[in-house]
Amino acid sequence: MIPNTSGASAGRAIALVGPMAVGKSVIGHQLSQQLGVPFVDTDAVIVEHHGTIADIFAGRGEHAFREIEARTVARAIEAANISGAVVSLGGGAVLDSGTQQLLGDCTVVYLECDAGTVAERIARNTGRPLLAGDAMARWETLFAARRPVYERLADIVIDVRTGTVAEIALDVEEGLREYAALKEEVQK
Ligand SMILES: Nc1ncnc2c1ncn2[C@@H]1O[C@H](COP(=O)(O)OP(=O)(O)OP(=O)(O)O)[C@@H](O)[C@H]1O
Ligand SMILES: O=C(O)C1=C[C@@H](O)[C@@H](O)[C@H](O)C1
Ligand SMILES: [Mg+2]
Repeated sequence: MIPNTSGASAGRAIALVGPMAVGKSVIGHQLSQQLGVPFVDTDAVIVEHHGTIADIFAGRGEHAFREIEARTVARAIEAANISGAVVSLGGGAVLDSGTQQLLGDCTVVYLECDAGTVAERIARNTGRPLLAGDAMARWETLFAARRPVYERLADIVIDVRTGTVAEIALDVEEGLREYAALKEEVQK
């Protein structure tokens, strides 16, 4: 592992996790640009190869989606552990036990928020089948169930309740730097 001044480590993926609409995709993209590393959004890869998420859920069901997702995430992490890429996961990807194991080899950044942060975003929800109906109630139920998993997997927790995408991406970069320095200290 070669720590560098950006806080990113060559040969270790940076994985962004957190609930739906927290900002994994937009912050991950911004962060990758700052760090000068590749960016992969696993939902986008799934859509590219299999069609929209809404269509996969409607036509093949959630179980089939989760299988596709686990395979896609595994490939993305494998490649990112060589390139040092930023990988933004789908909100529910962390539920898969194989994915949880693979995340052990990544630097996992949990983007932390509350319902207020995402309320407006999910009110104009498009294409998130698990939020069909009462989007806010669905989001809160899913978040309550998944929150302990996000917390357990996280190496770094970033509060995204306030701040622009650019500001938060800088916070993540600082978090990565601090985490890398701490790790180096422990390994001495
Ligand atoms: N800090 C922020 N300030 C303003 N808008 C934001 C912020 N973070 C995210 N957004 C907006 O919220 C919406 C959801 O963001 P994004 O798609 O990145 O979430 P996500 O965590 O990837 O969600 P999903 O799990 O559904 O993939 C987008 O329209 C994005 O531009
Ligand atoms: O939280 C979830 O389970 C999901 C989140 C999205 O990123 C997509 O992966 C899909 O809509 C499912
Ligand atoms: Mg996303």
